[in-house]
Amino acid sequence: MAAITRLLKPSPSPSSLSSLFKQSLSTTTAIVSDNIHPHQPLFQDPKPSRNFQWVFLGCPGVGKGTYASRLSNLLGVPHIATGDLVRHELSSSGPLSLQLAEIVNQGKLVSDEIIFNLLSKRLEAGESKGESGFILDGFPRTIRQAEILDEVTEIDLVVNLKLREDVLVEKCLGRRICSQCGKGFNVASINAKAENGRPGMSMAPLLPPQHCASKLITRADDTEQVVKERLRVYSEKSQPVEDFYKSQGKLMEFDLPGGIPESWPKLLEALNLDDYEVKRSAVA
Ligand SMILES: Nc1ncnc2c1ncn2[C@@H]1O[C@H](COP(=O)(O)OP(=O)(O)O)[C@@H](O)[C@H]1O
Repeated sequence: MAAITRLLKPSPSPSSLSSLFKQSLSTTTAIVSDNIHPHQPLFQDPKPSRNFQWVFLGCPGVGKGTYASRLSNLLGVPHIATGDLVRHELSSSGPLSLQLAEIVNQGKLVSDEIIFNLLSKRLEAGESKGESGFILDGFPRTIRQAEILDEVTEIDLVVNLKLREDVLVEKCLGRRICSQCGKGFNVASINAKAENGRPGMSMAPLLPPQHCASKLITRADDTEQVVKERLRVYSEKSQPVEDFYKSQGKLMEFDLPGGIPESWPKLLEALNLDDYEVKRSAVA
């Protein structure tokens, strides 16, 4: 627990993360053409203090968005989900949208160049509104993305959420989004039996309020075939990212014990945040 508490402390940061991502983007292009890793640090201008810089890892459907968003409200840092940035771009009539639709609807990963572009734009917009710190969700998803993130800033803590694969598929198939307010819900009622030493698991559906109920849509990539492909891509490309952070001593593994009512208090406890509001007001 002491190690986690140490990781919770924000440490120095660069002045403008978005500009560093932009720099890294040109380096990424160089990596693609030269096939070399950039060893030069991209900044040397740390500030004395900054906000939390956390990463959420986990398979599709595990609930990264749900828990990252709750923690972002608690800690007062933005929740930045690269999947949301991709979907936003997809729904626009911008030049990228057709290209993105093809990749995303096959369950494949979008190129690093596109992701870094979207992320640096999002960070820039946030910085201009005075945002600092972040909880990243869905990024980094490849070792190269993790290495580049490491070059541009310091990550304090990486939370790796885990859930049985059969439950992950059911959860993805039950996911719904309100087309008006953008909130996520889940209509699946999960009752997975205990088997092979794994405990059984129940999760109640997360149903929408009445005003959202008639506006629910399903993500085009939440079909069984595409979810299975996304899980395969995750184990090939993203699981190595867990080892990357494990070797840095930053990875906190968290096995979700069930739905939100059981998992949220346990996650707060594991993060030593169960009485965060009380501790914060005591310091203030
Ligand atoms: N960091 C990333 N690198 C590459 N592609 C990404 C990244 N983040 C999101 N995407 C693309 O957006 C899709 C949806 O992402 P996300 O909402 O995070 O889904 P998931 O439920 O699979 O975690 C991914 O399948 C991928 O095509």
